[in-house]
Amino acid sequence: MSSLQPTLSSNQAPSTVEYGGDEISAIVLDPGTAWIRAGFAGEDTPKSVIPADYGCIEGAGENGGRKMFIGDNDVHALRPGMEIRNPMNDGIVADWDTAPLLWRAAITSRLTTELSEHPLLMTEPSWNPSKNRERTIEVVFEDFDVPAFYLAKTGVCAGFASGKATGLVIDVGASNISITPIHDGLVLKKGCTRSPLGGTFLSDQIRAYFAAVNIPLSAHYQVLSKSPVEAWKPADAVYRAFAPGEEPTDSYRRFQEDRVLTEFKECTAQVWTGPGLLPSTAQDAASAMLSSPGGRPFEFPDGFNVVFNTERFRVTEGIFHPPSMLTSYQHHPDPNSTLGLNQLIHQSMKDVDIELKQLILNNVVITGAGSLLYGFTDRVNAEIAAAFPGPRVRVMAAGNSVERRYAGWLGGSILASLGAFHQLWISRKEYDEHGPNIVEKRCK
Ligand SMILES: Nc1ncnc2c1ncn2[C@@H]1O[C@H](COP(=O)(O)OP(=O)(O)OP(=O)(O)O)[C@@H](O)[C@H]1O
Repeated sequence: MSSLQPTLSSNQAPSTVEYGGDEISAIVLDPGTAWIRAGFAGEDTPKSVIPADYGCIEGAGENGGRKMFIGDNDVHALRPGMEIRNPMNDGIVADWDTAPLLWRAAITSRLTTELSEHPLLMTEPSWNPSKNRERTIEVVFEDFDVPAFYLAKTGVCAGFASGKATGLVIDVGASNISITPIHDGLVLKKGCTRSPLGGTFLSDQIRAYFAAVNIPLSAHYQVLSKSPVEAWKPADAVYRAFAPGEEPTDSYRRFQEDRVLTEFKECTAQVWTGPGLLPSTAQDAASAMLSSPGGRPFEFPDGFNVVFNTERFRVTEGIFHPPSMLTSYQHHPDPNSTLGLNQLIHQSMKDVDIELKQLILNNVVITGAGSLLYGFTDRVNAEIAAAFPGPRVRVMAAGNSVERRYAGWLGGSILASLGAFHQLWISRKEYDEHGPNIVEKRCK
């Protein structure tokens, strides 16, 4: 990969003493909005995956500070007064007091407590601003005391995970859908686009739909036992009762409901694969669907259950056609100014040099857990084929859901274990000499 060249020619490659040498495994950390993934370079899955959401009780910690609950077991445990928070906003760090604590926990819980012995490669979205990048390098050298560091673009890493140094990476995360054109291992910044139509948006759409048709959304912790009931009949369940002052917080309830919404996305929600847009009336959609398989059932934690027909397509259509989104809740994206997925691809390709366009369209890579929706890849294929007719458009999506969920991490793992990569590490000595701004010069 020709881009694996030191980009700051005045700097010598760090010596093996400075970055630990080839026998020390680097750590790869991919901090997302939903999940933080950490593992050793050269491995094919991250050993540690923890939620980016954490629990917090103000005043319950040492010296009256906050007490934090980090990791899958702790954040899901039922505790009165525990609020659920997340340090990310729009895919980048918003709360710098908390994000590094979560990163450290992701590493120390399953990998090693000796952060000072392992070089660290972290991923970042292409829109991460300079001040965040500099803050990141400060944290890792000054708080974590790592011997060497590199900040790699998530899109580039996801491309590498599919064996592509050139292509178009479509990443459906929790916060955003982002489009990143890459060429020879470098991001083509002009062509990067994104919309807030990721997994959180889809959860909000499903929640809004349930509210609109009076489907009661229960969470697992609320239900002590349940008996089977027929579709659309009220649940026959025993619900957990809470003594005054013992109730979970609203943010905990919502967090637990979101788990159920994710189950709905995994099992029931589906993307309309065309031809064309999902018909806007239920009747037209139903007749267009005659050629598609029938409905999909979904059972809520309390046993209430429904077979979803056209509605399972309706909730996802806003991703491709924002004017179709449900707007019956606060803080929804603007349906008229938000770019849908096909518009994002168009916009991105408009800004890519004409001679690279064909090469890039020949290597379209779909990644991110949000892309695991039924029908998603088929719809993207159809949209791209319609927008860019020609034989050389190729869309790739790993069939293995683990690869799709961890592509950013996996690409970082591949990158950091390449023989030539040691030239790219920023050593502590270089950081001490040049300060945090070195990240701008070295990590393009
Ligand atoms: N099978 C599935 N089908 C559809 N969506 C899914 C599925 N599994 C998980 N999701 C959704 O994917 C989202 C998380 O995706 P991912 O792990 O790629 O995000 P992230 O990298 O943590 O976030 P971001 O890229 O926004 O920083 C969540 O909203 C989750 O509900």
